[in-house]
Amino acid sequence: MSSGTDTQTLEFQAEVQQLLNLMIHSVYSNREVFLRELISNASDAIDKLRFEALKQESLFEDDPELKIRVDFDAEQRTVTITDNGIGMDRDDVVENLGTIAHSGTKRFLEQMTGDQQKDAQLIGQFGVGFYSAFVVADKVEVFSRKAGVEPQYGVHWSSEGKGAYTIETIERSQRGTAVVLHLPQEQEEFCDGMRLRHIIRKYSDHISVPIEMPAQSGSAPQQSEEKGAEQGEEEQEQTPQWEVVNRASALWMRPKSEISDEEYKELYKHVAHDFEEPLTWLHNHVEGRQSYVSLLYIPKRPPFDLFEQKPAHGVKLYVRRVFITEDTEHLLPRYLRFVRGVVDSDDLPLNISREMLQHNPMISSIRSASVKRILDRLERMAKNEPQMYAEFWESFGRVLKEGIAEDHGNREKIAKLLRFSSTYEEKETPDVSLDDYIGRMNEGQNKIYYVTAESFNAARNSPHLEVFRRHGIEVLLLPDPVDEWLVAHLNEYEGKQLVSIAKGELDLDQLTGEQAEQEKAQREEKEQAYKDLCSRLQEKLNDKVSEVRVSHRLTDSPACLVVGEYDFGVGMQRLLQAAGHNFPAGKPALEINPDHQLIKRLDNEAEQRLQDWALTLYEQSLLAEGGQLEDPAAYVKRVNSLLTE
Ligand SMILES: Nc1ncnc2c1ncn2[C@@H]1O[C@H](COP(=O)(O)OP(=O)(O)OP(=O)(O)O)[C@@H](O)[C@H]1O
Repeated sequence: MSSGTDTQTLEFQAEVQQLLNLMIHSVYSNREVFLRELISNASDAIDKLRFEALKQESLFEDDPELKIRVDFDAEQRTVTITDNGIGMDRDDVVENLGTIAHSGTKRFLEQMTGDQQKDAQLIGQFGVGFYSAFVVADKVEVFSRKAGVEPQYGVHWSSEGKGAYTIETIERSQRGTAVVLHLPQEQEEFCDGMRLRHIIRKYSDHISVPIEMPAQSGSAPQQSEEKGAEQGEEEQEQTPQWEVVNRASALWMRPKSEISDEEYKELYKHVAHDFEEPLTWLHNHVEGRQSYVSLLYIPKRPPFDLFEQKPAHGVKLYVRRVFITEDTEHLLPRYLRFVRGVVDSDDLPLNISREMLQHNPMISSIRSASVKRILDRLERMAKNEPQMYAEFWESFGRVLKEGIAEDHGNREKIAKLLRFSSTYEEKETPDVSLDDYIGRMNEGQNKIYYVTAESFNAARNSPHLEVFRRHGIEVLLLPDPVDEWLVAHLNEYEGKQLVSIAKGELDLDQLTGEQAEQEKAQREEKEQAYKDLCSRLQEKLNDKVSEVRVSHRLTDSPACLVVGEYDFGVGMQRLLQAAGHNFPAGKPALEINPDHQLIKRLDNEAEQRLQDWALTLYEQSLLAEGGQLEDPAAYVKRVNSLLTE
């Protein structure tokens, strides 16, 4: 077969080399998954061919029976996985087996610690597809021919996984791909029919195309890759000694009661390209105005590209068992982009193109029903399986929060699923729902209070919390950058307004009950007493603050900054500016604490020193908000001079 021309030796892309090193030296314990990965690729290749053949039937050539074959040769110590799918040409092979297009790969590799145990776990999480062949093989060969091209444009790829591979053009009559694994002696256990069958049943039973192996009863056909290619498909078709070893039907079409958890989990690993088990799944057979099946999985851990603009994987769309496309934008909204699985429609046209998905009413209705199912499932999980929900929230809470801005129709439902930290227990792990908060609200309280900050500690130590602590009012602590977006879009929940404690004037009178009248009188007195100081400070800070006023929020801090009720918080302003948005930022107000020693002293300060104190108070308050000073050196100098005078 190797009538090789244009033989080239090429180096792997640096990332592939790194991956291969990991594979070869990996302590990855579950070695048998190499077969699952290669069968998974073979099945994808068959799915692609079936889809392309909808438009161009000739791609089937004279070999329309799609199948995967797993063969072995104990003497030669080889295992061969053959498919008659879409195949690859020379460029495809270089592109697919020499480089990695995954956007998340770099990040994955950066996370490698050098600790073999930990790295093996990461590899498991990431999944390395084709390269897992090198977990068991010391040499891998790929023979392929793309569907529809002439036999003389076959391609042979070969590598020992050590930095380089060779590639040559060969004659190959058979369409599709064969991967030949050469096993070292210590891996010869895999050259065993029973063992291979067992692995296929364990991991690949759900694959919907037949997976064939040499029949156990008859003598195994000693049909090496080369022999197969020379003899052509016809003879292969007639070879009687092959038998199907998997169930070869689309798992999602079977009734739920007939599918074991193990089967669900293995299908997940195939469709999600994940080595780990899913957190949970939802399987629905829908009949009615349109019929379709959806099997949607919620993974355990976020994929490496969760925050990339274009995620690599999504939900697989099938029409009457024919794979159409892996969709990342139409079947589910962006805030559910972590969901994986299959939607198989009976009613969509087989020739539906990716472009047509956008405006298709059937797709929209599948989408809204799926969103509802997922949100309902999450709600049930939150209620009945709080441990599992906490795991979900840790992995995908940040993404789900985007839904508040993205999905008006489901805002209440999503809001119910949100989890925050709060001053109730001050746990950094967010586990307080808005319903929990409402359930604990003080008598007379009709607002949900929150504070946003750069970090959990900054939120928890915010000076704005002081008055709330004094009155025992719970405040939600929101340290995540997306929280600013979230609260900008979630004005109320269950009729209760969400209010930032760092914005606008506070009105807690209703809440503080009997003390209110008394406090109010005291406040007015203090406002009067500090009126003069306020206006003197304001004069000094005219270009920085809109107003200087007596605070009702503070007990321990001398001052704080308060933005207008409808302005972005200080943190959000910084985010927007960093993202290049120019917007007229309203000036904050500076509130001073009339009971603080520092403020009490200021009244008697001379003009120049008051100027320095005014600036220092302003800058301290900015720092306490996590802000940055325009001129830190001047601040340090000023503070030092105030300290030493
Ligand atoms: N049997 C095959 N037939 C045709 N193309 C294949 C085959 N095996 C691999 N490929 C091509 O090589 C690419 C890389 O495969 P690989 O298994 O490394 O990654 P993947 O399947 O894309 O993703 P993952 O690593 O998440 O499984 C595939 O996307 C596919 O284009």
